[in-house]
Amino acid sequence: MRRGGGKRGKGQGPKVNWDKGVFDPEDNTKVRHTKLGVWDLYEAREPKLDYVPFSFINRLETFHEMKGSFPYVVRMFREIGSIRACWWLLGGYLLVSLALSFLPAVELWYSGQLLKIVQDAVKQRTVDRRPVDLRFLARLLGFGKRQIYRPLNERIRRHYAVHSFHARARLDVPTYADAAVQRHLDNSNAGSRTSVVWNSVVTTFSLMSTAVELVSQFLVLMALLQDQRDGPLLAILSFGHTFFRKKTSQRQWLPNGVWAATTKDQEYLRSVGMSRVVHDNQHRKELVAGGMADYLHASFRAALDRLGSSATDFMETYQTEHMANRLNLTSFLSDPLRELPQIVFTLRAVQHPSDIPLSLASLNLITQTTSNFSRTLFDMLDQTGSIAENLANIRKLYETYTIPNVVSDGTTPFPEDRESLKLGVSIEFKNVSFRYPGSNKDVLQNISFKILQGQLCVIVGANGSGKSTILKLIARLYDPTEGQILLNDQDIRTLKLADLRRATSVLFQDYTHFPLSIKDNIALGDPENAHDEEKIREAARLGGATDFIERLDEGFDTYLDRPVGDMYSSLPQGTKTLFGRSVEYGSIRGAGNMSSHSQSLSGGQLQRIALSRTFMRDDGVGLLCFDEPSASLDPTAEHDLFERLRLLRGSKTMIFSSHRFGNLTRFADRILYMDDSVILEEGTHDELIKQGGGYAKIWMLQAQAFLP
Ligand SMILES: Nc1ncnc2c1ncn2[C@@H]1O[C@H](COP(=O)(O)OP(=O)(O)OP(=O)(O)O)[C@@H](O)[C@H]1O
Repeated sequence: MRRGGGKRGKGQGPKVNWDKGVFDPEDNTKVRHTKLGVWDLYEAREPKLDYVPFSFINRLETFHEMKGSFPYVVRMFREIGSIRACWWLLGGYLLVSLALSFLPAVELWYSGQLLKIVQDAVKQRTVDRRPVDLRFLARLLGFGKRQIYRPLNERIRRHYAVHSFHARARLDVPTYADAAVQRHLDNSNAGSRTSVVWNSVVTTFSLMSTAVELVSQFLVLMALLQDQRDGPLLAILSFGHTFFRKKTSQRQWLPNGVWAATTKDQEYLRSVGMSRVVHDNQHRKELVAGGMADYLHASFRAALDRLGSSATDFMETYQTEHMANRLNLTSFLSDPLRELPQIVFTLRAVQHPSDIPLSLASLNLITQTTSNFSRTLFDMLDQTGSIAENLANIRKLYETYTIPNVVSDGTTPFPEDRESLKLGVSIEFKNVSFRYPGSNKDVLQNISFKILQGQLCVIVGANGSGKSTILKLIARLYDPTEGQILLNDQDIRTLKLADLRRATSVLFQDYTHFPLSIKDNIALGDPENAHDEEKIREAARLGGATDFIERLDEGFDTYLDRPVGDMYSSLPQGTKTLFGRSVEYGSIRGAGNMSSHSQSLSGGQLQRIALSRTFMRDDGVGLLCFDEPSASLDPTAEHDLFERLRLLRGSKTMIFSSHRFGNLTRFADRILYMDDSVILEEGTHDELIKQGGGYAKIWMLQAQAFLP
């Protein structure tokens, strides 16, 4: 849970407050532990402020946070102003909001006038004024506000969607994998229909309107109370009731302050895990093929029975517990307080019986307007919480633009002479050790080797020995914990990352397919030439993918995994509608050319697409790294692939990681035989066989399978 966040702040731009919310759950003096159902809640204590009421600290904290976010809000409004036509829309939206916020005070004033009419009518028995109806004006303003809302929201959302996309796309592997960065990104990202920025604009304006509403109502209320006997007393009593009601009905969604919650309840974890297995499409094959449904169903039911009512997520558990503890003094006081103004009124009526009609009207007006006023006041106080949160999200949004990447960029162009790439790239590992972030075990220990320009190197070894990790370090997804990697005799850390990535092409063992068309999947192998159809087709040919792609209905435009699913009504297939028509989706699907199945390819076909992506970047690449490139290929495809690759020898440096000995290792200039994080043997095939060590043993083991 504790993160070494302080080290990160080297990048430019505002420093991200990584340490906020971090505390040590084991430290009892600073942490309060509460058991809530299956959850353990840990809250940070604030020892120096124990004597201050908690809600007050909270408000102070809220205002402090708002102050810190203010520069970002200014930046936000400036940026919105730079979007086409947004200043006008924003100004219009503000004006309409403010005009609307004056209405309650105007209405209140008219109510006062009405009361005066009643008073005059009682005294003089004549009515000479008529109240004005403001509802039409309110509707008109509301309509205007809605008209501005849409174009303004759309423009802001589009603008910030592009910025957030870039902020995410530029992050490197260790930074993106960091849970704190993930949380930061999530907080700065609202749903697709609205944006954090829009929410903040709306809440800022609504806070301004509420303030205007409050001040104007307050002034009118003061003016009215002056004229009424017992007005201030009745107003205070009625305000008191609203205050208590508000206090008792307040809902707390989450704990205040700095907190963290975890569950170690095995039964609960298992039940959530089982739920995932059933919900997530990726487990469906195993679930069906393994006949797991009945077992999972029975286990899930048994787990829920054993867990009882405590098997809920944290939010629900917290709220249930919180509501159960709410039966306190204030809730008992609330009801008598409501009756208090009436009691006072009755006593006064007994004292001054001649004034009854007037006091009745006063009572009504005063209690109603006071409760209106107090509601607005409490709304505003509530809003400060939500606006602080919104403004904090704006800050997080802008901070995502400057989250420093763990792998820092170099400044030296690579290679200095682009022609030299035609002979490949030399690579040297000098005493390299490496451990993954957050891990405490070295997965590479003091590794040293050198591969010359244009050589073919194969790294072999058991599972988990560190082969893929070597390729990841060459691609600079991570930096070594110790030691140095040299490319063409230059420290890899000093090279410009963009140049390095342009000069290398890597196919990872756990390659993925993007939820894009096959064409885009291949094209992304060389973003600079992604529009070049000829190149894409040539890459597909080199990857051995052309034949099966052309047999697909939509060819290169086929989506392997459509990122946007078709939508259907909720009426179940095979049932009948209210009017007796049977629900059948076949014809609708046919009309819209919607398929009921997603396109599925074999493992080998998918690997060929991934290989094609690697071949996309042909010119200008001096280093090819392949992690188990033929694991899913049939023997002919594997043979063809290696034939093609062998032809590249001398013009590109190639590094393979493989379990399979034979096809490649026999032709390799250099074989690195690894076991348990270290290189045990190094040489050509013949040399290693002669040596009779681990490599030779495994070679014999594999060869025996083919001997009679
Ligand atoms: N992202 C990661 N975080 C932490 N540990 C990791 C990570 N990736 C790999 N490891 C660990 O590093 C060690 C080496 O993994 P690596 O993938 O380099 O092995 P490999 O030799 O390529 O294995 P295989 O033959 O199974 O592909 C393993 O013990 C693995 O558990």
